[in-house]
Amino acid sequence: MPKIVLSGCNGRMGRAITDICAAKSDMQIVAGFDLNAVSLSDYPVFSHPAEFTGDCDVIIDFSNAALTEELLAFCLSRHVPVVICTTGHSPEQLAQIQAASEQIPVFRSGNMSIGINLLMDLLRKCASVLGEDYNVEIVEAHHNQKLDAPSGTALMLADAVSEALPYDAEYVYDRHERREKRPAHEIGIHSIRGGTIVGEHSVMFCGRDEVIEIKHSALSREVFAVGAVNAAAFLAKQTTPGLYNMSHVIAAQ
Ligand SMILES: NC(=O)C1=CN([C@@H]2O[C@H](COP(=O)(O)OP(=O)(O)OC[C@H]3O[C@@H](n4cnc5c(N)ncnc54)[C@H](OP(=O)(O)O)[C@@H]3O)[C@@H](O)[C@H]2O)C=CC1
Ligand SMILES: O=C(O)C1=N[C@H](C(=O)O)C[C@H](O)C1
Repeated sequence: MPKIVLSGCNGRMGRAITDICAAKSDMQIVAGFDLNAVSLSDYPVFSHPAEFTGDCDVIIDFSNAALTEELLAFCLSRHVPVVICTTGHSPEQLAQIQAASEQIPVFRSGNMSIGINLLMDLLRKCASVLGEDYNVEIVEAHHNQKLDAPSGTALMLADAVSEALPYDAEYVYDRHERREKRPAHEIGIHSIRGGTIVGEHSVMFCGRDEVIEIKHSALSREVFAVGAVNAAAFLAKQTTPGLYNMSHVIAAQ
């Protein structure tokens, strides 16, 4: 049974994962990391990874990008695989994740649902067929407590489209000061924040006289929590360092 350490354990996703693991007999959370080191469940909570000296097989991280460097240092020193679900990383933090994956198994995905990962294949297909003739715009909507924008998922979707386009796309997040026609080679990415929206992503391919819109709605956080627990079970078994994502987990199922 994999022993999990849950980073960001007292947050919205941390609590969703704690509930899922409590109902499973083949997963055990042995400790949590959180800014506020209060134990809300039956495992101890530490405010810094280095304070944890017990055994663990895998870490699941749903905290904040500010913890990434410290978390990776812990994972590297203990040689523990890590499932990074946190979003909002800087280019430097992404480089640290890449460097860590050369020494230990690291999983990273901005969205742990099967649906979004299936949708990425559809987007690659659309982009390769529609090419230059269709403008790509991405709209994401989330709850009013979300700290980062655009969402990690929106960036992941833009990357999937971009990989399949016949040109180098520029990501544009704000056009409010623009006084010019839309250049062809850009992907517009737009963020809505309000209420308790769990996560909505829509990708529009806008052509002459038609629009193709591919949309995903997450209806509860459980969909991300189940994906993260499956990814942790997968990663705990990996012995080869590397950067893994949902496509590897889906292929292994
Ligand atoms: N990949 C995916 O499928 C998904 C990714 N996410 C991402 O996961 C992250 C967490 O989301 P969510 O649970 O909604 O957020 P929350 O703010 O509810 O939870 C984050 C938790 O981590 C704690 N925390 C913040 N900074 C640190 C730190 N430096 N060290 C340790 N703990 C810290 C927070 O404490 P405090 O409240 O005191 O700040 C909080 O308890 C976000 O980046 C979000 O975008 C979310 C859903 C799905
Ligand atoms: O913060 C959230 O809530 C979510 N974050 C992820 C993201 O940034 O894409 C995934 C999901 O949409 C929920």
